[in-house]
Amino acid sequence: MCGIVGVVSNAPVNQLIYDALLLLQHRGQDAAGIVTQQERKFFMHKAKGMVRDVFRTRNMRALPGNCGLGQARYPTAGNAYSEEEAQPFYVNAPFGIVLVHNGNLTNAHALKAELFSTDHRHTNTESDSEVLLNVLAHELERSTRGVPLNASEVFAAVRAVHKRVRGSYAVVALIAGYGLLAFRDPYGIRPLVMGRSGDTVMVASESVTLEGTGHEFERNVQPGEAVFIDLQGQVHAEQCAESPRLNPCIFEYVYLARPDSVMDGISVYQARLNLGEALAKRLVSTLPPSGVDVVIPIPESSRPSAMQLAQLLGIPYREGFVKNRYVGRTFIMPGQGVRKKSVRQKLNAIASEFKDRNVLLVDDSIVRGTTSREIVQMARDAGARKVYLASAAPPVRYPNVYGIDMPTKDELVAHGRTVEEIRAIIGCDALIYQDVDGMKKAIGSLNPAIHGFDASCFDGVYVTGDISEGDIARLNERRVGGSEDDADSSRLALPNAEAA
Ligand SMILES: O=P(O)(O)OC[C@H]1O[C@H](OP(=O)(O)OP(=O)(O)O)[C@H](O)[C@@H]1O
Ligand SMILES: NC(=O)CC[C@H](N)C(=O)O
Ligand SMILES: [Mg+2]
Repeated sequence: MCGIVGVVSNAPVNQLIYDALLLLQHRGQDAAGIVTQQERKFFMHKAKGMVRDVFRTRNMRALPGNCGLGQARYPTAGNAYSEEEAQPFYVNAPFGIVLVHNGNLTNAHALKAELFSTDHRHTNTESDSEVLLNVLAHELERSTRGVPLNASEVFAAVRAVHKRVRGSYAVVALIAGYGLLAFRDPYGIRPLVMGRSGDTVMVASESVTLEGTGHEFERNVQPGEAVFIDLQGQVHAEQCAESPRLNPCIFEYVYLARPDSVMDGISVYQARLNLGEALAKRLVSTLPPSGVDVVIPIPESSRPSAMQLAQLLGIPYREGFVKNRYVGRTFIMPGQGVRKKSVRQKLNAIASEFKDRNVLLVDDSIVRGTTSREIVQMARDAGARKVYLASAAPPVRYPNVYGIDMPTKDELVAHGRTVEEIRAIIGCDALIYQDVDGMKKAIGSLNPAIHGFDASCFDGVYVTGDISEGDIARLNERRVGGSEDDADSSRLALPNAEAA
């Protein structure tokens, strides 16, 4: 996942895009970038680091114009440490296009070869987003051959993109001198919303971005739909996919999105409360509530689920871990070394909440097990008698190919293991997981219009069709630099400050 935003206004947009990116920071901490447009000229600044570190006053001053876009990146393809793969990406023909992308293409490898041999286009990075931009550019060139660019030519190009591209993609692109284009893949795997404030139209990954910048939420961009906002602020929209179907990523509700966002008609906060409720029901049959003295959440994302669970079971809810707010989200950091170190930097136990108690720790999900292992040990060190662990999501057993950085099954603590084996690795006294159906029901009941979810990392079913072992291996090859053994020591010392 990444956070993306695009704006068309009748006033300068640089500060607005910056503010929007701050509200999307939780979706990507590795790089950030903004492009604005004035008189057909693009102005771009992008670099590695958190939003507040990437943009200095002098960079902001150099971003004039009344329309633009931005991205906060969490890499899933290419090199996590390369500035060149930070977004937005730019091509000069046709027209001049810049693009930001949230998601992951599963056929980027084949498309890259095809772009070179058939379309005679060169891509210079391992990023799938650069591939996507070049496919869009090629199709826009075809649809406007001999005719002026209007919304219908833009939509024809998006229709062609949907036919060539596989995987997940929520996209915002700016066509120099014409307007802003936003579209979502035919399954709507990654989120995209739009809203308005006066003459300003904004599209963004999450509704919190609209709210936090004073825009009123209008609607979700539909799966397969393209929205073109011309420079006068006129909105054109068309369904560009042959058989669109809403299958949003369920992990957005479990962990990725902010709880104050509403996505595809579902409040993320309510989804997490419901997960806590479903987990409570499971717990009753496995762990007698009388044996638990206290429920403690593992901050940040598990809080609503833990709170709801504690209330339903009638067990006191206490904050046993304090989060250092200056350390970012650990799961979306590249490299296992930096993640592990960051858990200890990020969370510290309040010993009095653990001493001589049987504690039930609740997390939203257990992926590599990095957090749980450290946290269980910290609870024991703080004097807990028994340490139980419950996960509001089911075991993460399969790689994700749609924009969450868990591309190999070997890194997943639950892959190929029984719950008892996982428990032994994590080192807790009991481990209770949500089940897959329980999770789908808990979230799906909040919007019956949803046809189903992409829950592939839990159930191994890939909504875009067959994903072979070979595809997964190729996707992993494209992820240069984000792998387990590459966390260099400078990153360990300063996980968030290296770009400062
Ligand atoms: O099993 P793991 O590989 O450790 O991954 C799972 C953990 O990572 C996330 O926390 P994170 O620190 O990223 O963010 P949060 O503060 O939003 O909970 C998630 O909430 C789990 O706690
Ligand atoms: N997490 C994402 O959405 C990643 C976008 C894109 N695949 C990249 O690696 O930059
Ligand atoms: Mg967490």
